[in-house]
Amino acid sequence: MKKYFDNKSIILCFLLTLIVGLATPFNTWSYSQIFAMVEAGDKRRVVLEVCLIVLIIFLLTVARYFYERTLNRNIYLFNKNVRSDLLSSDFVKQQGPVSDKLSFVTNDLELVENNYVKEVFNLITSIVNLLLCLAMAINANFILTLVFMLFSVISAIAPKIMAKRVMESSKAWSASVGKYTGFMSDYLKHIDLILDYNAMPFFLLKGKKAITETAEAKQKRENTIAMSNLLAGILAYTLSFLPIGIGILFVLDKRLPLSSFIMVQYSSSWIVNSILAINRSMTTINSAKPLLTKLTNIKELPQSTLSDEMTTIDFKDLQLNGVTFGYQDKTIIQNASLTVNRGDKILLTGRSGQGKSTLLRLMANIIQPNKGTVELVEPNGKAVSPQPDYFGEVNQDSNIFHDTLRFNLTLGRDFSDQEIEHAIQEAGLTPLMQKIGLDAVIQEDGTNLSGGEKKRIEIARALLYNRNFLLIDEGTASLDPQTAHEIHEMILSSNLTVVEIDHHIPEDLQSKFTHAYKLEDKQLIPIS
Ligand SMILES: Nc1ncnc2c1ncn2[C@@H]1O[C@H](COP(=O)(O)OP(=O)(O)OP(=O)(O)O)[C@@H](O)[C@H]1O
Repeated sequence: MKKYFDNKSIILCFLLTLIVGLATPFNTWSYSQIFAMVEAGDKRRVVLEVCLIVLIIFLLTVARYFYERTLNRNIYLFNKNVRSDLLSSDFVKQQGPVSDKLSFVTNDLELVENNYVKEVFNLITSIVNLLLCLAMAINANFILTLVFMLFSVISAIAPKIMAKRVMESSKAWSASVGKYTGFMSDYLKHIDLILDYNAMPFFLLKGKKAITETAEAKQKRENTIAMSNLLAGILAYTLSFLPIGIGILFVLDKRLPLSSFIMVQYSSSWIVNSILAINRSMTTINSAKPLLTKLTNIKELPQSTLSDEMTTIDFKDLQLNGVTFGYQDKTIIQNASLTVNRGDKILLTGRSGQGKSTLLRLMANIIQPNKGTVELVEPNGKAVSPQPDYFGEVNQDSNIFHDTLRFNLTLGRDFSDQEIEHAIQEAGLTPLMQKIGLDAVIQEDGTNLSGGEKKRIEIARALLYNRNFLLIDEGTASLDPQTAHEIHEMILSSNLTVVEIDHHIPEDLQSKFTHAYKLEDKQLIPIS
């Protein structure tokens, strides 16, 4: 956590928290001074003391302003640093739904901000309040402090005892509501069947039972709340006058001045409030601990991933030699061998779930075979492991960014307009460029583009990045036959190397592929 803040701001915030923590004890003291001044009857003292109190309250108010500003700066540093770090951390590559990750960077980080960062400072303020109010009260009168504390504690814990019963009755009520809505859902959905079977009387019985139980549970819950309020009322309000009475007797017996009595009475409620606040802060801070652990376990991505070096490959062929692969214990592909020569157009077919996408992932070295090898052979005959960034990808779901057409092609890298226009022309995207221009903003997920335009953007991007080896996983499956045909014509007549999974290739196009394979029963079978 420390790395998200700067030491100076944290120390300053800590010191200001201590000062802000003085405000409540000071208020308590100044309130008791009202009575002390009246008792003393000294006008000069009144003037001096009131001026002093005004000045200190002013300074404390200003200190609170600076405290809030410093806290805001710390929150700013936390938000800026944690979110920037997450961008280049392994968090972005973690498995799991995007919605969970978005929830982490929005709701969860907000929780860390509120339930940890801010709460730590609240905790410090409460501790300062507690210690000073306790010291002042004990200094005024130890025994009376004990008496007040006793009554304050009783009035504070009474609602807690009842809270458990209120919670239980609420649970019982929501369980009965669940039963009732379950019944109603069945009843409404299947009313015709119930009538057809003349089963209405049984359902009425069942329904009335569920209704009565729900109504009773609700009544019980309301009664428990009323009882809790009664108890809290008796203890907090009715009994609260007992220690005041004892205090007044102390004053009348001249065992302590009126101002000291006021000091004890006023401080006591703050002592109890502070104890409760500390308790609350600790619970809140602990509730944020799992998120903190998650945050501290997130690691920076390796430097090689963060590099902006552009990979270009030159290769003779890609070879799969006796590749076997399985997820957990289940073998998906067995002893598959395949050579993809530079410029080849390979078609891969097979029923759903046979492992076609898995085979593409193996080719790109995103996953590794359990047996066998996947090698990319360079023109000089040297065999290397292929890397995912050697390939251009076109999948069923397009990767389109909510940014300009230019950004969607360059991804922020510097390419000349000439290079961009060349890629656009090759990918058959010229009509779109002429229609909207390079700097028109594409809407989220490309909702203002046709499916074909999105595919062509992906192909143009691959061409611009010189990814001359395309892996296409049902890239045109969602397009109308005419558009899919046009895109295939373009790809198949290019000098790109292509491995494509597709089920809907028309016969006239099939002959344009160099080779076709079928994945069936774990075997990769050539189709003649
Ligand atoms: N990450 C994974 N973990 C475990 N099993 C997986 C994983 N990915 C895929 N599978 C399983 O591997 C098998 C092959 O999946 P794959 O996606 O490669 O098939 P496919 O032939 O491309 O199917 P489709 O044509 O439906 O896209 C399926 O049974 C699938 O459930």
